[in-house]
Amino acid sequence: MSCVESDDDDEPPQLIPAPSLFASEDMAAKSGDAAKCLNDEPPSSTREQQTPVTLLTGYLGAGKTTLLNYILTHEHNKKIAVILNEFGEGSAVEKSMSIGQNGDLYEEWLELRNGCLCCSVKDNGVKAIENLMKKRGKFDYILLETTGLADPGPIAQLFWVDKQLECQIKLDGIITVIDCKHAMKNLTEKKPDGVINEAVRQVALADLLLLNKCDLVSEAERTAVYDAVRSINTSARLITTTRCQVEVSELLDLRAYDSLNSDRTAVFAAPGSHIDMRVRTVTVECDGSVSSEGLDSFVQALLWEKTVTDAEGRPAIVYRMKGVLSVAGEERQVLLQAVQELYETEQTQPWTGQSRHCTIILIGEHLDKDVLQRLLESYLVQSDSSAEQQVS
Ligand SMILES: Nc1nc2c(ncn2[C@@H]2O[C@H](COP(=O)(O)OP(=O)(O)OP(=O)(O)O)[C@@H](O)[C@H]2O)c(=O)[nH]1
Ligand SMILES: [Zn+2]
Repeated sequence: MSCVESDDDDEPPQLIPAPSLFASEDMAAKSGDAAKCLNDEPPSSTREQQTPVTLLTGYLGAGKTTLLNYILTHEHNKKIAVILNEFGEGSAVEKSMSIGQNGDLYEEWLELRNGCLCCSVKDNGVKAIENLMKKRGKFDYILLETTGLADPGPIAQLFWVDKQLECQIKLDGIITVIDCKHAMKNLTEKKPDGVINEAVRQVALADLLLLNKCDLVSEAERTAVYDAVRSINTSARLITTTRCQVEVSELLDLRAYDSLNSDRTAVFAAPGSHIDMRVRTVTVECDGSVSSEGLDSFVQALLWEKTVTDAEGRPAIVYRMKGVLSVAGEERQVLLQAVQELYETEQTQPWTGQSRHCTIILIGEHLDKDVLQRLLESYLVQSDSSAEQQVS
């Protein structure tokens, strides 16, 4: 790996010690051990010290690089590091990594053997990020553009799984850029083996959807794309754009994995779309509290044991799950986050001034709302003394 860099007369970057809170128990849950923990709320400084990373995804030519350039050239008061995961004809092994600082770009070339970050992410991707982190003093945000054909799931998981990275980096969210001109074709393209295509996965995992290239389509076409996209993901925020022009504040610091309480994670009404996208969003809700063991069972049956099926007996496949739950005996709200089979729970703010309830949003295949609702309700605790402790 070579590094083209200007002279470095800055103070050497200060590496921040790994917060033990994240490095220990929490990781056991994420790495798939049959263990889970309810974390105490991390000190706010811990989260503040972590560099946010935003994944930019979207089908080939949707406008990811346009978005990247747009962000880099607009006012954001941030020093942004960029990882590009692009490859062109004949240079499939080259990846460029740039660090934008005061308008300067430093470049570093990474060799990814198979030219795809999501496939080689454990080896080279981690090295790339670690290398970036050595320059930590130089930036305070990371943007990662994935290839158009990448499934963002494994890449998002990287930022959860790697212990060394975990302490320094936090996943801020996934932005999916949609090419309105070609979206319907991309989203409905049938894969020979019947698997869900990448375009659908990218929409499913999005925290923010940019319906881009609106200048190229009629209103009717745009509405059709909107309906198709919303029939997959009703939980992501959605903005229509031309050349990805949108306030930078709408793009960065989404905190999609931090909290469910802002309007950014509201559930939007699903359109009465006539297209069956197979992948869809289901929300289950109930009043009261579930037991801690019940929450474990619910999540593990879904994600690991795959024992939850739809009416036709097909196992539910979860791409993304997030929720806020009331767990019996816990004073604080419990935030649940999952990407594919990895999940974590974390205690957030106390239940004050609102009645205890559980809300879980799931995006995936073969999700039967009634089955999931009944399953969640089966873990409700009948008389929860902690429910009475709520402050009104
Ligand atoms: N008309 C129009 N063109 C756009 C818009 N956004 C991007 N483009 C153009 O679309 C082309 C592809 O944009 P990129 O930003 O390179 O797309 P990408 O997603 O990074 O593409 P890959 O990395 O190759 O997958 C470029 O020529 C852009 O200038 C838009 O809103 N309207
Ligand atoms: Zn690009």
